[in-house]
Amino acid sequence: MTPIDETIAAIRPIDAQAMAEARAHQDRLTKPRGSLGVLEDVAVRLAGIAAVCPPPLPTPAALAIFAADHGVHARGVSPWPQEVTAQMVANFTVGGAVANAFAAQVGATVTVVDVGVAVDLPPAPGLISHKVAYGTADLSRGPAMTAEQTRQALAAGAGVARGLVAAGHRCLITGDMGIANTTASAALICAFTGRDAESVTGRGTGIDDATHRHKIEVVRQALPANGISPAGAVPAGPEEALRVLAAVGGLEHAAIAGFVLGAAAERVPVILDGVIAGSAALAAAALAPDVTGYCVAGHRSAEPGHAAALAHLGLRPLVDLELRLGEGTGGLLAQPLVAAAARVMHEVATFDAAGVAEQKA
Ligand SMILES: Cc1cc2ncn([C@H]3O[C@H](COP(=O)(O)O)[C@@H](O)[C@H]3O)c2cc1C
Ligand SMILES: O=C(O)c1cccnc1
Repeated sequence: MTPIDETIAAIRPIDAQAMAEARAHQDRLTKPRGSLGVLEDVAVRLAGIAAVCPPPLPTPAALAIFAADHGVHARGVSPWPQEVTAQMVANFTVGGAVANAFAAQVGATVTVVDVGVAVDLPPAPGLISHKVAYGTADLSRGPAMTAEQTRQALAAGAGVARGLVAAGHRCLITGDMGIANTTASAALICAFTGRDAESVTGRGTGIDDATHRHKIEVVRQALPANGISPAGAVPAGPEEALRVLAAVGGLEHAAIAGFVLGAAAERVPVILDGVIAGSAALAAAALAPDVTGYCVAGHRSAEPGHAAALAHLGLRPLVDLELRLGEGTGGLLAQPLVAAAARVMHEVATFDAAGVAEQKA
């Protein structure tokens, strides 16, 4: 078995017994039933993830930012030069990015992983090299990656997840950096949800109307160029999922999919960031359907494809602040909410223990 197959084989469904216990415990706590809304569902799911009630607190938390470049950048789909990917990697390693500020705010560590930046990067603190290639090929003209590259990136992501858990982290957060990666994300979302290019392709870092129309066209071309039916047909089975991921994904998408699979294999929650993570999670779920139980949607980004991806996965985002940055920023902001949901299960008194009268029938 290849490393990624081993990770997939280790994934079990989240635990129904622990979730039933968690639901019953919620109802005994000194609050009206259901009054914590979605946070009660989060707490129940955390119990299912860890297969124990109450669930462990999701701390310490670790953000992993997967960085890579994209051949489709040459099609003029992003207003930013490709060099910004490598420059932002350097920025992450010296603590200068928004993700660093948010990570400091919530007490998360930051690991940066080069899975496919187009240039060689000098060693830096917190930077791991798992470089699979110097960027991808242009997904609008043929496969972005080979099957082998895709497997290597998946394995790199899974390895990072499993390493962070081995180092004691109890919550993983996805991050990305890759100029033009919202184009690959839109193509993945089209392929995995059957939605059309127009409805899922957004403005990424900020493009004008003409560039947006062009970007939609590029995404539309990507499917037939790779033998993927234009709309409505969703890939069936892991082999086809791998082929689609290789065809229209990016190296960071594959690594994030592997990271999500690795978290699930370790029974640790993984908080998804924005549209890049959402599209990668579609691939992960197509490879191993049980993985969605381990995913918490940190936020909903302003990219239209993100809502489509989350709806397909059946995940409800915790935060909606019109963020459109990536890097893990939206996932980081959600981490204290996930931690608060778990803490309730440990620290809030039951009606019996506190001597508080219960609701009359
Ligand atoms: C300075 C800067 C910092 C970023 N941090 C995340 N992204 C985000 O924007 C990029 C995707 O948008 P598009 O597809 O339009 O290129 C990705 O690198 C993503 O991580 C950034 C982009 C820029 C320019
Ligand atoms: O949804 C995201 O995470 C996002 C949106 C725009 C640009 N980069 C990332």
